[in-house]
Amino acid sequence: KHWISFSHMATDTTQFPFDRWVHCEQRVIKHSREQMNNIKHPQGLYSVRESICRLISLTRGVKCFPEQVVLGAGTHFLMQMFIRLLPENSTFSMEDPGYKRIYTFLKNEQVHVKTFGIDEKGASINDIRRLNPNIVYITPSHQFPTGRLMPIARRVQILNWAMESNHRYILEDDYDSEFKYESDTIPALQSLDTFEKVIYMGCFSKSLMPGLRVSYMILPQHLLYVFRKKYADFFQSCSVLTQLTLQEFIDSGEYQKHIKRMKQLYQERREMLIKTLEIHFGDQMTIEGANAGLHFRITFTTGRTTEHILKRAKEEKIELYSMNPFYLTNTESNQETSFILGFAKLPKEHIHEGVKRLYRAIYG
Ligand SMILES: Cc1ncc(COP(=O)(O)O)c(/C=N/[C@@H](CCC(=O)O)COc2ccccc2)c1O
Repeated sequence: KHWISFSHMATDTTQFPFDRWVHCEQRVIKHSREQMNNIKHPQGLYSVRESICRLISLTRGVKCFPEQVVLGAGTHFLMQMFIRLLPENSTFSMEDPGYKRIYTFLKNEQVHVKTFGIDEKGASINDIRRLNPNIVYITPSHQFPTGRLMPIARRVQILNWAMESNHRYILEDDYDSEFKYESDTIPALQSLDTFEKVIYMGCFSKSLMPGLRVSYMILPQHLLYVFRKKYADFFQSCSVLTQLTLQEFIDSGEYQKHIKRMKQLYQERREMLIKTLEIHFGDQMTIEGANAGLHFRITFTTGRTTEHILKRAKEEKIELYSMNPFYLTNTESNQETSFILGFAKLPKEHIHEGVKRLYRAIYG
């Protein structure tokens, strides 16, 4: 019996256009060999930053110049650089449930991290006001891990909060924002920012592959000034070959072609998965956060514990993750049997079998 994956952590590499990627890489090796010595710009190659700028202004409405783009080999690297741009003992805050790896990372960096709750609109502005932090780290496009979309009104409320004081910033992590179903994408929160309050963070991990390790942040001008003073001698962490191949992949139109194709494919998988779940589980389940991204949250009505279900899932050979690890401080998690269902690595022909195994794991 083969494994079936509901993982939210991986992309379907069988669908990646490796032949197109290699073609781009060969062009880079043919035309830009000399660039392979060019590691001195701490923000990454200018031409690559120009292409990313064009792309995110087109796809996400992000307003920026290439000068503001900072590349990094993963969100952690960017976060590590960012926190050092701020005054000592600035207080950080983030969503709970939220992206635990960053929470742990910040703790290890001895950063004061507080957590705020999320309601159906995402980050709770009341909690943020109560905490009164310097930095608010949020995932408005597809809240991680619940998948909630932050409506414009709540975005404006958080922006207004940030504008009330000098030492307040919003870190907008636009992770998993490339795919939106049933309605148009909501532009990035950064596109509403008029007071240099938002640091926009993005990556190519879900749109291409996590293993490429290319992520970026867009710094407001006054923080860019601090960055350039502090990191003048820093070497860029992304490989030059990957940077230039990515640029070629974007400039040649291959990137947009890939996104268009994957959106169609993910849309079909998502619809089929939801329909199959409804047939098998009926009102024994509730789904949320399915309107965007490559995973959604599902909660089952069952007397069984999450641990028991995870053990049974392994026995049924389905890769399944629970919501519990993402509850950073509050203990609400244990009451609910909530899981993250990813469909990026779930081919259509596995959906029926996967849902049947899931049903057995819970009610069998
Ligand atoms: C909110 C958010 N922002 C950024 C990132 C990652 O950005 P990057 O480093 O620039 O790629 C993640 C990764 N979230 C992680 C899933 C959540 C979790 O279970 O921890 C992805 O983790 C993996 C992906 C592929 C293979 C192995 C792990 C994020 O959940």
